[in-house]
Amino acid sequence: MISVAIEKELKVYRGRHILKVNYQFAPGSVTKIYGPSGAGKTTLLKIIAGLIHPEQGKIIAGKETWLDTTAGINLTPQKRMPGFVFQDYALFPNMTVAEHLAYASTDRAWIERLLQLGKLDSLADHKPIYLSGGQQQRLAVLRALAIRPKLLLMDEPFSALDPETKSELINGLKILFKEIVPTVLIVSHNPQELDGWADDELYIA
Ligand SMILES: Nc1ncnc2c1ncn2[C@@H]1O[C@H](COP(=O)(O)OP(=O)(O)OP(=O)(O)O)[C@@H](O)[C@H]1O
Repeated sequence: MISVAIEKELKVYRGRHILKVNYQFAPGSVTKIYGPSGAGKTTLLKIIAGLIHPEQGKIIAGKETWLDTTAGINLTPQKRMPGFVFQDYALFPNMTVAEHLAYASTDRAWIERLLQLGKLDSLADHKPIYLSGGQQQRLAVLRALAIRPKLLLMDEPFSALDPETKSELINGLKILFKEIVPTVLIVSHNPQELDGWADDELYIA
């Protein structure tokens, strides 16, 4: 169970907006997170990962307290270690596809499976600049999976994919998730793409 109770003042143009979330994510569940642009969906994922610090809050993952502003507890992102798919991918320009995955895992068979899942096996020696937008996005997803994360935070992970590629990737992810059983949070502007997959949904206003 990942239990999140946070408050964060967002820096919005001409005003104040408080992001307030009180939610529990069941172990192994897939939750879609949706809501209007600027509501704070990306900020929420970054707060859970430990990349943004909220003014107030508590985050408990299983038996471990990741954040407790009252008790002064704030685990680093490295200690929380979620898989994170950034909205802008955040790939390393000087690393090839294979190097991105080798950086995260030494399990060659696992890396091979991921490359096949993302249809990037024939592009393993390419750097991001030689990949299409959709290929870059798939690499960002594969890199997040390489560590076999117990918590997977994905920010618009399918936005650059055509419908067929998207549905193939989602089918592959469903199989992989049965093995690694991560708790998954997916921010999506197209919530229908998660119909029949997401167990739960969280609206951020
Ligand atoms: N570290 C931060 N501290 C305070 N405010 C922030 C911080 N990072 C971003 N913001 C502000 O929070 C607001 C919400 O941004 P965020 O990217 O979380 O929204 P979003 O719901 O993901 O939007 P979109 O759907 O357009 O991607 C923005 O106005 C942004 O300027």
